[in-house]
Amino acid sequence: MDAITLLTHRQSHPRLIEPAPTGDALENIMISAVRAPDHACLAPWQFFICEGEGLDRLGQLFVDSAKANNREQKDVERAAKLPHRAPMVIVTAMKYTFHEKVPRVEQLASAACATMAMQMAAQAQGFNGMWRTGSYAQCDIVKQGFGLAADDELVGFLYLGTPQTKAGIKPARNIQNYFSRF
Ligand SMILES: Cc1cc2nc3c(=O)[nH]c(=O)nc-3n(C[C@H](O)[C@H](O)[C@H](O)COP(=O)(O)O)c2cc1C
Repeated sequence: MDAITLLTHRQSHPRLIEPAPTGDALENIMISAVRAPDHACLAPWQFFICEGEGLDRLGQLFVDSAKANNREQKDVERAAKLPHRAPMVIVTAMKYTFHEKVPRVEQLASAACATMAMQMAAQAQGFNGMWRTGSYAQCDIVKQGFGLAADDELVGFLYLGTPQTKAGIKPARNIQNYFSRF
């Protein structure tokens, strides 16, 4: 798939099954992430690849978070299963570093670009994904589970795998609504 076709037609896929990207395909995803635009070369990110027991560990963090936040029992039970909606989840963390010229928002933007780059690299190689967050991404228990500091941020849980079904084609947005000459 050429780059323009990918960028103009990309869409996420929530139903993801085995196989997850491995070998060169996974390495391309990782290389794409660290190729993200990055003001002052801070590399303000860290990525955690979860598969198998890693997905169980991620689920346990969600369970701990749900319990600590007094969520209903059904939410606690669901929490353990959430990461297993795909064979792989790559967690993107923004690791904040103070820099005079690079405010926090730019470091967050860089980590977000890296996450999209990974999803695009996956899709370009016949896989797909779904970028998810939810309340668990904002929870200190989950952040601490990845060794993050208070200033760091969980930017996303990128679910990756092979699309289970052929996705319906999403209608294109009207570009005139979002662009104007200035
Ligand atoms: C930062 C961020 C967080 C997101 N979190 C969720 C989420 O928790 N759950 C969800 O269903 N979609 C979430 N989405 C949206 C999906 O990843 C996806 O973009 C959306 O369903 C639209 O589909 P599309 O990517 O095919 O346009 C999030 C997107 C972004 C950029």
